[in-house]
Amino acid sequence: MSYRFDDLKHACHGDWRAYIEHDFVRQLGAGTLEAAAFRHYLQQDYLFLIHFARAYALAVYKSRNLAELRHGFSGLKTILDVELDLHVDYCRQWDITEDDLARLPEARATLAYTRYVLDTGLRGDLLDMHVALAPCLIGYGEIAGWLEAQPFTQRDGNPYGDWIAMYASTAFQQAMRDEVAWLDARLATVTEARFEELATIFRDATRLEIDFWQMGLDRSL
Ligand SMILES: Cc1ncc(CN)c(N)n1
Repeated sequence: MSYRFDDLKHACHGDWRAYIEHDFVRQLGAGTLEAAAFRHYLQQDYLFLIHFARAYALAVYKSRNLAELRHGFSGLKTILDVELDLHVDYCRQWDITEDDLARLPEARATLAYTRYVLDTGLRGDLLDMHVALAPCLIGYGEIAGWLEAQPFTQRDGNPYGDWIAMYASTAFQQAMRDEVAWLDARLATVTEARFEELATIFRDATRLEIDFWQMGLDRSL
């Protein structure tokens, strides 16, 4: 049997849908999410992105050839130059300064998710690492596409419209497609036992994404 990225999603279908269609996402699309919940999420997401940039740097370190180095480096550049730059600008629009961001306490959901991914990368190989990172990059790209297709999504005057647009952007969608193609090529040669290990990592990372949305809704630390 030859596996593809889609097989990881099918292996945890219920969790994947719960992540993509979470109430936080629906309320973002409808423009009805409470501003305080979004601010809380936005602040924690800054901490999340810092650790995710570290995780991509680890993927660069774990590379064994030039193609893998380039792939890891382009993921790191997407986080630093596309997402974190936009994120800091976006925080400013919400009156959150870089000083505020530097002093934030880290929520348990942020700690759990980011350290899980870093630990998976440290003890595993490059494929384990990329599978742990996949719900982040591929999930948000898919969420932006899903929201764009929903009738409840408010297109005009949505306070979260810029956020959706960032993940629907050509740069982000291209990064998502590149990651899917990279995973498709690697998964094509794994054994059934190895696929099961990878599906466990993917499911755990997806469950931690669900907790991250819930942390935003609950405004929990
Ligand atoms: C929690 C989380 N997951 C994913 C992404 C998209 N890189 C994000 N910004 N934040």
